[in-house]
Amino acid sequence: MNNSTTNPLLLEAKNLKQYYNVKSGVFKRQTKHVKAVDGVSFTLEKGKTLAVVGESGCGKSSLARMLTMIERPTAGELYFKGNNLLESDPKMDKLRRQKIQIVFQNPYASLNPRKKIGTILEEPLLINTDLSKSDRKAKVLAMMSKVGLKEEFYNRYPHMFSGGQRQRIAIARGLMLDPEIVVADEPVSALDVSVRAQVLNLMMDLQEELGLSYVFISHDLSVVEHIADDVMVMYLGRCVEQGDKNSIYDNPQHPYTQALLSATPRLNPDLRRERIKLTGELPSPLNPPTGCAFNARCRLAFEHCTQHQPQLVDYCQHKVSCFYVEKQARHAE
Ligand SMILES: Nc1ncnc2c1ncn2[C@@H]1O[C@H](COP(=O)(O)OP(=O)(O)OP(=O)(O)O)[C@@H](O)[C@H]1O
Repeated sequence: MNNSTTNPLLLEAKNLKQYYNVKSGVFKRQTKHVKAVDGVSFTLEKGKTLAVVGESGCGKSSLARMLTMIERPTAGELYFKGNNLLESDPKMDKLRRQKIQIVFQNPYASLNPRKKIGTILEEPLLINTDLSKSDRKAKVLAMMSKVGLKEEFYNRYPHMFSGGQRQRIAIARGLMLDPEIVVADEPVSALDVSVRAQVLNLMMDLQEELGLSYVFISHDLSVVEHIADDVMVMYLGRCVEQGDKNSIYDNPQHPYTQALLSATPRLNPDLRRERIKLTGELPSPLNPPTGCAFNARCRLAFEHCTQHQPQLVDYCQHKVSCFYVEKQARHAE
């Protein structure tokens, strides 16, 4: 976490979309779109953390896969230091492969159980650099030490480690090519509560030491409060509220953000919020509601919300997409 506000811009996403084709109907003859991400824009500065939050199915992992080029966006623009990442150019391939890395939620699944830790960490160097064998080993050992893994672990297999240690290995692997951006997809969600803080602290230390920027994906708002500079709240593929973390946590505007935050435990009783119960399920993205996607679960929805889709507008020092908020703002004028 870095409090400076004048850091250079590293990543810029404009109107990113990810639509999946899904066969539906009795004979699977109909093709429908799942709008997993439907027009998301944001910027990420050097040394900062953007947290992407929302319920399961809101499109967080689809966004992560686009940012790391595991999947190409259906539409939209993506720039790294002003370079168009979606251009087919060998220079862009190198940038894509090296400068933006991903760390997955489940280190049990993402580490090959048949390979030793040393081999797992060496692999990105072997594929992407022409370092000698001894230089590769030196770099692996240096990275192991940075993430708090002992040298003697070099020849051990993933199953010999605890969940927290495995996530340290996954983080080390993500850092082997000296990336500038790490997209961390629920990096601590699979860990015991007692280990979570250690891994989060490690990530924050590495951020400071290496000047990393994070896109930190999480459904857990108490974790996000700890690590984020900026927050983007997603609902059914769209961003409903976005901006500075403190502004959103201190003064959430969207009824969805308010409900999520009201369910977040806080130690200080003065900071506890009145519980707003979120009823109903996230609608199916195959049959999204008309109008605002949140309208059926929203305690403040009125007729207009069922017919029109709100856009993000600046309000209370951050952006929010909600007709009720717009109406309140007009009345206050
Ligand atoms: N390859 C795919 N084909 C079809 N639909 C998909 C595909 N990947 C994701 N989806 C759908 O897109 C929507 C968003 O999924 P995504 O995994 O991005 O959400 P999420 O917020 O990361 O949820 P979770 O935390 O459960 O992973 C979901 O409805 C999901 O079923």
